[in-house]
Amino acid sequence: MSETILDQILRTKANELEEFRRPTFDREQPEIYSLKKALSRPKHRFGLIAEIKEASPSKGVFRPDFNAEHLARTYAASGADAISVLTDRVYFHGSIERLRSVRREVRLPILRKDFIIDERQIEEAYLCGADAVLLIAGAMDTKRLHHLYLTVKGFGLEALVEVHSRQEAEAVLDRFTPEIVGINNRDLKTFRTDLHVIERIRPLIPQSVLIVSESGVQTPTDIQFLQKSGADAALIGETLIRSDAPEKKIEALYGKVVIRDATPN
Ligand SMILES: O=P(O)(O)OC[C@@H](O)[C@@H](O)c1c[nH]c2ccccc12
Repeated sequence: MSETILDQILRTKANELEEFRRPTFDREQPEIYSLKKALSRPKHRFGLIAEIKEASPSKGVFRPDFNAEHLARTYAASGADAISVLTDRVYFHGSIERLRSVRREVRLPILRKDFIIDERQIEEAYLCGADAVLLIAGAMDTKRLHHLYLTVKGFGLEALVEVHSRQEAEAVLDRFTPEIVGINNRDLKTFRTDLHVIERIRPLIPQSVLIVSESGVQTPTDIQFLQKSGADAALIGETLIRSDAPEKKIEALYGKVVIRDATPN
């Protein structure tokens, strides 16, 4: 069988790790913002993880005037519950330094989005100020996945465990129950996106687990569909990044921020 893009990315990642250098600084921000808490009490009627992604292997560079820090501030001001920062350099034009600088801009949970295959990447995420780390079930066996999951927890961080198929979800749940599961609508082997994968996978996952639907979310109808299908949040990148006014796009997708605990007087 020919090599898929995921295989290729994982091979590049393993090579990069040969030259890994552990950060020499400590975590600047002692506080860890809980993604789980943020998503169980979303600012809108539905959760939003807004993504900072400069390019992707299937779409190339999204815009010439990309500015991660500006985007982070806009997302925070628009009621995003958390921010996802793509840190892979080769395929997504990101960096761990970018995550560190986004950390200085916002007081929201930050998810390190990368192809995590090694404990050292988890420590690096911690030191650079991440609150949560993406773990992709399709990138390794479940024994290794569970080990990395425990490593993430050991640093006091949370994990978003990503699955794309029923088989992956079953294999993960056979071994452990993650607190947050990401259902990726995009097949990392073919890049095809189908929002409906949630209908097949949701019934397998316990109700207590938070569900994030990832990739290809574009319209208010998509959001309604995902909410109806049992997701708690959407992780949205391209639709927001390509927009010239992400704050308006978020309002169009999510409506107004829900004000809670407003004491009438
Ligand atoms: O830009 P989109 O289609 O809204 O997708 C965001 C996010 O889900 C996607 O970037 C993603 C989901 N899982 C990943 C794993 C690795 C890299 C990237 C991803």
